[in-house]
Amino acid sequence: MSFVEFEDVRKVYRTGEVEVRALDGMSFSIERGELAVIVGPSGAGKTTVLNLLGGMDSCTSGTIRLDGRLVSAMDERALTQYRRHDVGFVFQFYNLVQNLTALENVELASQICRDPLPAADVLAQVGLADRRDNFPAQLSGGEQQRVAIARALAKNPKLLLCDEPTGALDYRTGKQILGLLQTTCRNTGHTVVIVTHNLAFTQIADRVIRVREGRAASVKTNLHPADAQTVEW
Ligand SMILES: Nc1ncnc2c1ncn2[C@@H]1O[C@H](COP(=O)(O)OP(=O)(O)OP(=O)(O)O)[C@@H](O)[C@H]1O
Repeated sequence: MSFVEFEDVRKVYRTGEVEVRALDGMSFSIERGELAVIVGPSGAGKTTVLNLLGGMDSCTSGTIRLDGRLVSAMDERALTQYRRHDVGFVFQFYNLVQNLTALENVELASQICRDPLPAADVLAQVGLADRRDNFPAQLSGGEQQRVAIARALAKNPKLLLCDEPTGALDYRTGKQILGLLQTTCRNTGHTVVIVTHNLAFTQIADRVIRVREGRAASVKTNLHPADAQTVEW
């Protein structure tokens, strides 16, 4: 059994008479400790996959497993626990609490979960030891995204889910954040999933899942992923 499994997952959104098949038989798997990139054009279903994997929404049919647990069978209560303890989220716009310092933002996340990592250590790990007492407004976009990554990692989640994590950053900073996600995956053994429309990111992935019209058009593994710093787009 793989660490992450999507089996024939369907997600249908109904708005009045209109039915949208966001996922139409999506199947793929991801192994523990891999950096997976989910890539595809706008409307292909990438965010829907992330929402289901993150327990933010439920599928219409099919099965979703994480580490042997059947996420697709969880009720609302179980999903709340799952989101709290098992998944860390990194979004395009960092979503930090503006009146808390970098350290306090990270501590906030670790306070709600079972087995958190020390907030100051995780901030140091993302290169922000000396900015821990700064507020988000005093940090650059790249630094704020580092805080957001630290906040997600401090929960010590089974899965780190990143939705266009470099989307709001300039080229050089985006590359640094991509590098941070890659080294985090390699050094800490966390399983990382990045959703993006940027095909260049596929070069750094252990596993590339190409999504088209609600299905996995292909799933390929990279035996020799490139270093994020060498990738250009
Ligand atoms: N809440 C919703 N209600 C109705 N339709 C939805 C909803 N969310 C997504 N969809 C539709 O499902 C399909 C897949 O959307 P999704 O957001 O997963 O695509 P995406 O690959 O993430 O696109 P993008 O790269 O533009 O973010 C699209 O046709 C979208 O319009």
